[in-house]
Amino acid sequence: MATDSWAQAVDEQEAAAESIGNLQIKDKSGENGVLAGAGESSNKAPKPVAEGENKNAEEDDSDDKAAQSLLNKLIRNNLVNTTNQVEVLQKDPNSPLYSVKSFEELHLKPQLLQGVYAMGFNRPSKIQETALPMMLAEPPQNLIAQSQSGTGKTAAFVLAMLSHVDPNNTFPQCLCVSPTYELALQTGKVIEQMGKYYPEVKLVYAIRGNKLQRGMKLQEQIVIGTPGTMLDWCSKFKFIDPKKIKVFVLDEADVMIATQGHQDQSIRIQRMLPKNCQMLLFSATFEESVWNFAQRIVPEPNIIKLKREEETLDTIKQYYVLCNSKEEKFQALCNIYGAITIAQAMIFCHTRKTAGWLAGELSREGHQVALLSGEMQVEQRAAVIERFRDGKEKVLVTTNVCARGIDVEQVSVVINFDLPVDKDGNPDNETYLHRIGRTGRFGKRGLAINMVDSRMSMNILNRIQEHFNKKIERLDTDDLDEIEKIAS
Ligand SMILES: Nc1ncnc2c1ncn2[C@@H]1O[C@H](COP(=O)(O)OP(=O)(O)OP(=O)(O)O)[C@@H](O)[C@H]1O
Repeated sequence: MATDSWAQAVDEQEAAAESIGNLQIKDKSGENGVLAGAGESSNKAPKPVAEGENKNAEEDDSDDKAAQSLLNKLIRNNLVNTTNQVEVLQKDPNSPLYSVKSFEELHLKPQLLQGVYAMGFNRPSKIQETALPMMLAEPPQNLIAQSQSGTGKTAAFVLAMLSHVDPNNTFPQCLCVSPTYELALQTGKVIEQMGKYYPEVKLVYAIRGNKLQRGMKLQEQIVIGTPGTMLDWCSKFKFIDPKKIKVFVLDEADVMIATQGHQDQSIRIQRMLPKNCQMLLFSATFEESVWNFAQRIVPEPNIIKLKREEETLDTIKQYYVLCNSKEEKFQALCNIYGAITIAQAMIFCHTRKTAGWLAGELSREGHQVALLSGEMQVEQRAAVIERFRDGKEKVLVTTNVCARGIDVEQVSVVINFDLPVDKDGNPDNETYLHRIGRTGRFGKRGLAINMVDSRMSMNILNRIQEHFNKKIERLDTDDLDEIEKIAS
């Protein structure tokens, strides 16, 4: 067997070289002052410039979180189903708890109900069932809500904002802060879609590249942006009168607090808002620091929590293939592709170099390949993910670092070209489960193929088997009949 060159701690090298620190698009021209209306195409949104000039390691980490969150949003094309029940803690435990099973029960404005149905939503998601009646109640209720990405939080608060604005008043009434421009833009797109039949409601992006004339007053009812610019627009430039704000949304609180300064800026915005302004905070995770921050932003909150759906290997067929080199691994991959029809696959490599090489070889074989690599800017990664999600490419080759935290539920075949190891070379069981596993009983059946090319990787595979107590069967990729069987 070949010696393990791949099992070096290349992850570290890649993480260090990550250019993801340049998360925000650096366009210093600043000339772009286009305002995007709710009914207009989002490509009219202004290009941002970096919010902080001197990025340090800590901020890189937060950018990484923001990038993960963005890529997850982009790769997903539907709701994450969950079997868990929501946990609710009401501000007033004696008041009745309403939950709805249909959007009709919410008595939405007809234009909004039309928008919701046009988005293909038939019924509220688990978190929306409880969160929506609370957010739409009169008088307005404050809310802290935590649930994993993809469970319908954004759609919920967008509906709340659109329901609360008065389109006859041409001044900002809802503020929504997001950790980065890209994330703000995603929320903006949801506002545009849901508000499609409500064109009187307008939206503007408070992000650094959007330069407005001094002294002007915004007419858009909804302002969405990053905390620094939002604060400037409320205080320094006075484009927004904070006293007229009815709804304040803080999205992705866990990502937000990872960036220095964002907490502070958000709190300063919150302090300028009237007492009766509805405060809403959303987060995918809820560690102590997020909770402390949430309590400072949201007084007298109702709290909704939805436990993350556990991932399982139960619905997954797992195999391993024995090889001697990366060339043999590639050949094995070609044999698999020759024998079974694979709609979409994600292939994980340990290093950027291997990923690049493999992507090249696969495309020479005629495959439509997408490559997600560490040196790409977040916007390039986003474009790759979107093309893959839309089926323009059938194979996505990526490295650990690049795809860390990305949910790949809809991909039916996952190939570990290199097994996941931590920086000490031990099996990374968590990453293995996250790459391969599926959630709950909704989880589709999946196929996972692990490439083993050394004694060390065999050892890692064995330890992964032991850890999950699930047998990984050997697959002989020279035997076409055998490969065909795995697809049945
Ligand atoms: N009630 C619903 N019915 C069907 N699909 C829905 C519903 N609510 C939201 N979705 C869709 O599910 C996906 C995830 O929703 P949403 O973005 O609101 O979740 P989220 O919890 O905010 O996750 P993230 O923070 O990653 O965006 C989106 O594609 C959205 O259009």
